[in-house]
Amino acid sequence: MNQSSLITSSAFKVPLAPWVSFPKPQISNSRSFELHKDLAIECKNLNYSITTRNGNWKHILKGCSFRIPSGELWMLLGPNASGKSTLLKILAGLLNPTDGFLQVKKPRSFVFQNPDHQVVMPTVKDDVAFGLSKFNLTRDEIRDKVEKALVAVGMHNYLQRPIQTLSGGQKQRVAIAGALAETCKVLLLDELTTFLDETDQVGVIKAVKSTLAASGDITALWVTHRLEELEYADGAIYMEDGQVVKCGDASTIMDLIEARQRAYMKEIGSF
Ligand SMILES: Nc1ncnc2c1ncn2[C@@H]1O[C@H](COP(=O)(O)OP(=O)(O)OP(=O)(O)O)[C@@H](O)[C@H]1O
Repeated sequence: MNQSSLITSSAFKVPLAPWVSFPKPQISNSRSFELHKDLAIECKNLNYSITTRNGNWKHILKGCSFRIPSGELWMLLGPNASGKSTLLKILAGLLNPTDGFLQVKKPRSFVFQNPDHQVVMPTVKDDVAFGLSKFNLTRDEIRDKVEKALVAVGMHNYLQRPIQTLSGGQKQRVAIAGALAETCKVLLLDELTTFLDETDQVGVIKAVKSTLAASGDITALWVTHRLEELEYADGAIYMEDGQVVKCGDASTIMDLIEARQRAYMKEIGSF
């Protein structure tokens, strides 16, 4: 099937926070193109600009280009304000690029940094089933999808558990299960481990890794500040000041970031 003809899915359960509603870009000539079958995401010269309150342009993403192969876990790194979240929201379809070329396999799902913004139903099974209501499925079909999604993230023993009794990492896994239940092909994960302790952090990464390995064709892009998470990645993208500085295998990106850190320390030391 033509990738672009696949149905778009949205796993959002709550109105978007006001800060997500950026001003509409004034130019919109973003074009789509045929995505190669081995790729899940492809961007070419993607730009995103906004008009500020005083009427000036602010260029947030500047000519971003990269490709992410299907079935892999990629990480998106960069200093604060380098444009990672903006790029992720564009890939999720939450924001429109100002111009450039973009293709993302669908359905795609965005999982928020704070699971309390996404996991809102009273029990685990209700929460994972929430997004399925729009699909006209029977009760048995819904139960089957919910169980399979919870197995994928290692939460199948928690079906009846009240949400408020879960840890942060368990809630993150329930949020991911909700996306998987909707058979998403691309998972866009925004700093999932920020609020987690080390055990939950590793648990969530491993759940994503094993889900990808079992499915073969689900792809994940994971925004993180934590360098130690790179060891789980198949590839990574490093951004600075709205630009993709480098993309490639995780060790290449690790070397680049360490070189940046050494240069920074040297600069600080010279004061
Ligand atoms: N609606 C907006 N209005 C003005 N500036 C914005 C808006 N949205 C994003 N920006 C700016 O764009 C830049 C990139 O923001 P973004 O949140 O994408 O960065 P980030 O790399 O995800 O940062 P962090 O790591 O701190 O979360 C920042 O300078 C931010 O202030």
